Amino acid sequence: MSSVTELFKNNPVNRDRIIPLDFTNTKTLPNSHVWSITEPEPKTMSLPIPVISLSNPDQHVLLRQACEEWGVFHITDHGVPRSLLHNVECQMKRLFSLPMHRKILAVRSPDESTGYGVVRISMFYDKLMWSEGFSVLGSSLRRHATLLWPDDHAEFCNVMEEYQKAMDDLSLRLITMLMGSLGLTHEDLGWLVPDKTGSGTDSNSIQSFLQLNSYPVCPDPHLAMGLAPHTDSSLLTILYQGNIPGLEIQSPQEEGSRWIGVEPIEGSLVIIMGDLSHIISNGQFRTTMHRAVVNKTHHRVSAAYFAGPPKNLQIGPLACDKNHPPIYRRLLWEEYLAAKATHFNRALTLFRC
Ligand SMILES: C=C1C[C@]23C[C@H]1CC[C@H]2[C@@]12CCC[C@@](C)(C(=O)O1)[C@H]2[C@@H]3C(=O)O
Ligand SMILES: O=C(O)CCC(=O)C(=O)O
Ligand SMILES: [Fe+2]
Repeated sequence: MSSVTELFKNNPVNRDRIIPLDFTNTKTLPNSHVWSITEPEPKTMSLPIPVISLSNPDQHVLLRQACEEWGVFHITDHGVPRSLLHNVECQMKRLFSLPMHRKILAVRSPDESTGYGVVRISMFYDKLMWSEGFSVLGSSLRRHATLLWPDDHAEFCNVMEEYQKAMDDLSLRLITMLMGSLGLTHEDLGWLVPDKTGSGTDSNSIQSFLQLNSYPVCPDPHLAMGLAPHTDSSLLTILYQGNIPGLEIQSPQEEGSRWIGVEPIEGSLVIIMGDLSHIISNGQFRTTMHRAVVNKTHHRVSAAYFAGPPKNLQIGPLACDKNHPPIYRRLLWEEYLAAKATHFNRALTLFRC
């Protein structure tokens, strides 16, 4: 059982926080979805979030700087074919455009990690978000897809499986580069060897989780929230957001006061550094608060791939020396996910030395 599967088993969500609103039949924002924004939100401005080409010979320096200053950046020349990104987007649209009575057939149960439903963090907020999701984890993908499309699920499954493979490879490359940029050697990262057996359960392989997000058009976007502010619990998250804006990050310069839009760049992928990289880098890499906003005209979809360390592998600060003693204690990903499931955005502080 993967750490993520265990997380859901041991920390079930409330049943009433699983099934989203039927957005297609909702022409005005119900009170349940009105976020009390009493003062006008500070104006969202776009500052240049780093764009890094993976074929740039100086990528190590650029990656390190982006992680230290932003914790979020775009990557280009990543090797993931545009056609695959396009197919993923089409399949997401196909899924979320199904009528509610079909999507409901694939709803996740409270202790399950795969299927249709609202995002987990919903339980930490009184108000509901203007979004729906579909979570993909391993073999239960086919079972859920069969519920959605009894005779016509092969293409969806093939595309999602191909995408997960591409993300497995890319996340491994990125983690190696990012940790390399901190001066960590192959020995420090001995666990990061690709899973040659192809079983996906190898104790050396990255554990991953794919979350498909859908943000339907919203009658009153300024009062609604697509995805509430959070940091990701992963080592890193690879986000494909198509060409509709919506992702915003908290300004690293003016913490808490301003949100910056991460504008889509054709063919790029967005890397969001997670809490675990912050821990491994002993606080050098930022883990950035982000959220998704909605709009009045375009249905937005995004695919978030969360990469975490192998199961049963303790991780902890590696970039330390006697002048920089560890500021976090060692932990397993499942321990961290469990802390996040209970304490949400305060989880990180619980692991400080
Ligand atoms: C592998 C992961 C990453 C999780 C927990 C676990 C399974 C579900 C993921 C998400 C997906 C949606 C945002 C988030 C904040 C949420 O609520 O559920 C993510 C969370 C995290 O990064 O903490
Ligand atoms: O849809 C987005 O832009 C953000 C998604 C996200 O942050 C997540 O799934 O964790
Ligand atoms: Fe996120």
